[in-house]
Amino acid sequence: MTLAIETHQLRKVYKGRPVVQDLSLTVGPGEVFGFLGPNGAGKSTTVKMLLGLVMPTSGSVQVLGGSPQNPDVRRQLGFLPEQFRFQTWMTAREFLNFHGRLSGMSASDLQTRIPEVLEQVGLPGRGGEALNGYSKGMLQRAGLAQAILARPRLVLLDEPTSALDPIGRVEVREIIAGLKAQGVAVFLNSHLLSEVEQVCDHVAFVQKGQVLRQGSMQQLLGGAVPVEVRADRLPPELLSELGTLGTLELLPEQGGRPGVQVQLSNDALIPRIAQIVSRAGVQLYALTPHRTDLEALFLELIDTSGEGQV
Ligand SMILES: Nc1ncnc2c1ncn2[C@@H]1O[C@H](COP(=O)(O)OP(=O)(O)OP(=O)(O)O)[C@@H](O)[C@H]1O
Repeated sequence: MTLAIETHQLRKVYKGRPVVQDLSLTVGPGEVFGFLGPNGAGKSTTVKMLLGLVMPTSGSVQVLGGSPQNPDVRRQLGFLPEQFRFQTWMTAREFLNFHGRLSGMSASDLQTRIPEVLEQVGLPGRGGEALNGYSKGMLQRAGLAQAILARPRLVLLDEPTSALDPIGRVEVREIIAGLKAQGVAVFLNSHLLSEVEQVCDHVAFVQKGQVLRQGSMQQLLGGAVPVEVRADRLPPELLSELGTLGTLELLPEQGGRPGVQVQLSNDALIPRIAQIVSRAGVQLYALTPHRTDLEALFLELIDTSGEGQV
């Protein structure tokens, strides 16, 4: 299996100051990897090293099993920079044609591929319009079309949804899911943590060029979870049975409904709560896992790691 990305002890020093340090990452084919961190954490510098645009000071980087300097490797990469400079005098079709030719695609391939990607990013039939008439959200879609045009095996997206409305964001999530289903790996920089949470398999938190924590979504957010149960009544037999799953804490009534919080060691036990409640013959009104989300984890990590950002 060829990994999409493999870095080992990657380091970049600017003017004597390390901005990326000891970065070791692996991203498998078809994996969606979220790279998260505050401003100045070293995310763009890392992306530039992955693309072969910036030389590492030390350490190694391989993308799609080769060097990012290798033109054959580069041809298989898609990239949407955060601040893409569009050739706004071109129509979307001309713009995609231009970038497609730069990637080595043939004119006949582009003729079928361009309408296909315009459709995919939600711009069907808009290819004939000049980009200088596009809205910010449409430009971001056109940039995304450019990133996936040459059927890349690894796509690097820097804040791909920052200019999009909620519908556009859902569509981008669907595009990312579609890429993943085709075995394309996606490396995503984003500040929109709730989005990252919905789309990523694996996440790394970085600050001051260093990974603070990385893991699968299950490792980071799965596992122990407090679950709130609300029912019309909570008889003692029910409470004692729930108590076999984890420690209990009685909650104040809400709307006349008693509640209890069950501290589960493992979220795989959630269905057991439903079974126990149902067997007890009480009316269940809510069964709510209070999971940590990425945003809470992000704030916790950034807070506990020393001074603020760069
Ligand atoms: N060419 C350069 N020369 C000197 N310093 C640089 C250069 N490029 C980046 N830096 C510095 O490296 C640090 C990391 O910058 P980088 O752009 O990688 O951060 P980032 O995590 O992408 O930030 P943001 O979220 O704001 O885009 C910053 O302090 C930046 O000033």
